[in-house]
Amino acid sequence: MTLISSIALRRVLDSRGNATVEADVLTESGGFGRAAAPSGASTGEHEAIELPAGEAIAAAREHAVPRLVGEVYAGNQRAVDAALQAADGTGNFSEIGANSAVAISMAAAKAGADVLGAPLYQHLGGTFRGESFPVPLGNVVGGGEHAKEATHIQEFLAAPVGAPSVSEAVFANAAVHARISELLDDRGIPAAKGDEGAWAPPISDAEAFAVVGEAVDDVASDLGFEIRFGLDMAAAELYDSEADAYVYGDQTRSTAEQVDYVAEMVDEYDLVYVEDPLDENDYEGFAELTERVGGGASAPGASGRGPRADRTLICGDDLFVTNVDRLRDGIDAGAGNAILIKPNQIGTLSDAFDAIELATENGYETVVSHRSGETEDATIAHLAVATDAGFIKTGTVGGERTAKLNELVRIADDAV
Ligand SMILES: O=C(O)[C@@H](CO)OP(=O)(O)O
Ligand SMILES: [Mg+2]
Repeated sequence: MTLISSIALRRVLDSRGNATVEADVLTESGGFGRAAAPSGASTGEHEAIELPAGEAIAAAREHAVPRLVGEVYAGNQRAVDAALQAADGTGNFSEIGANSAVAISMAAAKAGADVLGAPLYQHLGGTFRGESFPVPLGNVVGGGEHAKEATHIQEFLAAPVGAPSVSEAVFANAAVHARISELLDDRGIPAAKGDEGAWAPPISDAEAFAVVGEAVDDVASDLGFEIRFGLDMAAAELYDSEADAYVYGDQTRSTAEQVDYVAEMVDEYDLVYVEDPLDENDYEGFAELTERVGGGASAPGASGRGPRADRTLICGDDLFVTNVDRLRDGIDAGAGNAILIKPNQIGTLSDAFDAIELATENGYETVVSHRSGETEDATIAHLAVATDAGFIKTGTVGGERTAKLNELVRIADDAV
């Protein structure tokens, strides 16, 4: 029933106005799925390879489409993704592009769900999913590679850990975003928005900590539930390998100082989450920081998933790149206690699932994530619910961000 009968690929716009790949997958029985690839700006050096959209489409038409159409069932995700891997043949999608691969992989999953008449999260996760929801991490202030002349730290992320429902959590993050605008206004600080819709004010990281801390406290007391915050430091972008130091404008920090700095910020602001606090190859630094503030949660079965007062999540994004081999190295080293999951970093949903499974088995929290360049595609909302992820990182405002947030609200409302 779900035999793939055609695949169409086209160039569409992403949120930065760049071209990305959109895939349509049709099955013999009329099942249809459409998905588009996102794109990063602060990409990890170990990610699967994104090709220019036109090249990725041409290569996928030549190598992947003939292996899928009339050959593979869209309902069999492993077979779809194995065909994509075989068509590419490089291990990192440098032949057909991870952007073509992930668009086809996600579109096939949607086509499979369509034939079954099931919501995507249920097709991916089974009938017992859909009861628990991830905490949305909302980017409210940011800079780094996502906005010039703003903070050195890439993302300050609101985390409504005490919200009674996903809908209230989503609205809490929007309220924090709005409150920050007022606080910046009060201080006479102008702020444009960065690539993900976060405020990108020309202020120091220290000021940003103060403003975000105040906004989170204000909104928490208005709404009556706990809201904390976290960071994506995207430290690979700050790290200068020649100097072996992290560069914050005029100030530099050695690795030891960087670990101290992050640990101090965790204590001072009660941070619930820190992503990429160290360079993307520094397993040791990650392990040291995890030991200091991570509550030893990476011991198998030790965690109890989700936020815990004595446990700050130390999350590997550029460190792990959704890759089971790199995650296995991290587990062995005690590096981090959480992994960011970005399907386009690895190229297929099956590979992303494998990373989630390995993480969960080893007490690592999973955080399903958007990219800074996005589309209206809402697959990651379903992926997070399907895999019972503790968190989802997908922005706060802006159509390509609310596409995912509103999909979570609909899933909770049984409206998908
Ligand atoms: O670093 C990140 O986590 C992401 C998303 O916020 O950014 P980019 O997509 O630019 O890699
Ligand atoms: Mg990141």
